[in-house]
Amino acid sequence: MGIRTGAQYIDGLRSRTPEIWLGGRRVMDIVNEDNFRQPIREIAKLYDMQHSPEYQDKITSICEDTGERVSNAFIVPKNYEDLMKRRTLFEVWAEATFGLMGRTPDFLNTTVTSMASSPDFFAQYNPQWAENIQNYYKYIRDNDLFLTHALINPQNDRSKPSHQQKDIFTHLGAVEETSEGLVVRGSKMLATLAPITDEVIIYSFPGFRPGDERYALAFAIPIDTPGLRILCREPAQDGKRPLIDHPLASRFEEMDAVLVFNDVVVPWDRIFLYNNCEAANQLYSKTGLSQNTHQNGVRGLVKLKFATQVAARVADAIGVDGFLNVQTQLGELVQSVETIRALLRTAEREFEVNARGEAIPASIPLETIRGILPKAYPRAIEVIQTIGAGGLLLSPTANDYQHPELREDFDKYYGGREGVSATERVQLFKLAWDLCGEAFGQRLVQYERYYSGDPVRKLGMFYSNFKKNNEFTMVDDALKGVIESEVEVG
Ligand SMILES: Cc1cc2nc3c(=O)[nH]c(=O)nc-3n(C[C@H](O)[C@H](O)[C@H](O)COP(=O)(O)OP(=O)(O)OC[C@H]3O[C@@H](n4cnc5c(N)ncnc54)[C@H](O)[C@@H]3O)c2cc1C
Repeated sequence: MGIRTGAQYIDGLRSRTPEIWLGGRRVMDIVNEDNFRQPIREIAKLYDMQHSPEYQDKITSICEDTGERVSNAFIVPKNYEDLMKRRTLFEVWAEATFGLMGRTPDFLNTTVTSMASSPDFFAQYNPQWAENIQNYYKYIRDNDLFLTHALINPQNDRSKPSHQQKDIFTHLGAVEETSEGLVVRGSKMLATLAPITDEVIIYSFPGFRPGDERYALAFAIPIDTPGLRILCREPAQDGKRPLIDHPLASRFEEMDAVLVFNDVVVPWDRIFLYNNCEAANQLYSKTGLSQNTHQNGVRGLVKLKFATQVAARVADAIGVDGFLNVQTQLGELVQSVETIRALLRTAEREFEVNARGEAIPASIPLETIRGILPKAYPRAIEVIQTIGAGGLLLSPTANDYQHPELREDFDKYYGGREGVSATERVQLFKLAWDLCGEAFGQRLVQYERYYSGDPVRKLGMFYSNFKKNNEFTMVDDALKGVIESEVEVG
């Protein structure tokens, strides 16, 4: 089939009824559910962009295997030009959603592409796993599917490994092998956008200890597989609030969910890893799984740029951007954006071609972005809150604003600096409040902190790896000079 349209994506959603729970009831018609209608539209628009003359050549390519047009997320980059094709897709889709939707289809499609380009890793443990991941890659590429993923065990007792939790099937684990497949039971989180995806892929961060074998799993199944239950969090919006009152929250909410597997049968041809702690611990570092940090970096840059522009426009609208304290805050945000932009460019320019001939962006600058964003984005939000101050809380609803008895007051008292009308200021402040005050905006902050794991442990790991590959010899050189001159003087 190759690239889908938005309508084909929506038809896919309509064709099945996964077990989705929201607000105490089962959702039977996801496409017409208030909470999901608009986010589905936003994803559909991305699929439509693949067919638009303006974007098609930028974000899709002809597949060498099939001759069909596929998303650039499915390219296995061989050189800088290929990397740029993929980056353009990340950028175009991030700009279409202002970076506010992190788990658009490109994210996991790139991830699976990277996994499938490492068949040797899987084959050393089980040749069937290598074949399975490669077939799965072709399947999602040729059908242009949208995946969610759930890597994390439910947050019960983090001081104990999976096999020591209260119930051995609290964390998702293998129950038994049958002729149809592997039966799995337990829970995983935090499957963003799960209700409106086609498939779910399960794998894990490293950290498996002896005794955890049954939890060492990687597989993918359709989102409506029997026994798979999707428990949505409380929505940040009800899907009925007017666009004019909540220009961002009403459109871009990504629902998050806990997945419960009630004896789900995973067909053997969908198993990529099982019952092997060593393989599960190595999966991340040995399969280029972390390649999705490139998508994270590009999208994060767009989101930070957007928040920076919102802060600047708020400051300008109320005439405070001539004050030094406001300028230093805005300057700080611009410098954060420029830092991320430079790091991305470095990562792309300093790409390496690995033993399999795959071009991969340099990991240190990408990991550095991963370390900076969890601080830079919350800071941008804090700056919007600080500059917008009390005014952020006082925006009237569109109904208030348009009421004939009130309109004169709004026009008189809600305008901004000379040249900024009340309508312009109120609209801007509503948008800013969605980003920095609403539950929607707070989730976006939490996303930036945690979307790819715990930033604290990630930074620790980053330093350990850095130390392994760097000898800090400048210190020796400096001391050597001192010792040599001592000897000469002596
Ligand atoms: C909005 C949002 C969307 C997300 N989307 C997805 C998704 O689509 N798919 C997915 O799989 N995941 C997703 N994640 C989950 C993300 O991967 C996890 O939140 C992240 O890995 C952190 O895990 P946790 O939330 O369980 O925190 P925990 O691991 O429980 O950590 C809680 C606190 O304890 C500390 N801590 C815990 N254990 C240790 C330790 N061993 N050593 C030191 N400190 C420790 C942490 O630093 C942290 O402060 C999402 C998260 C958010 C917030």
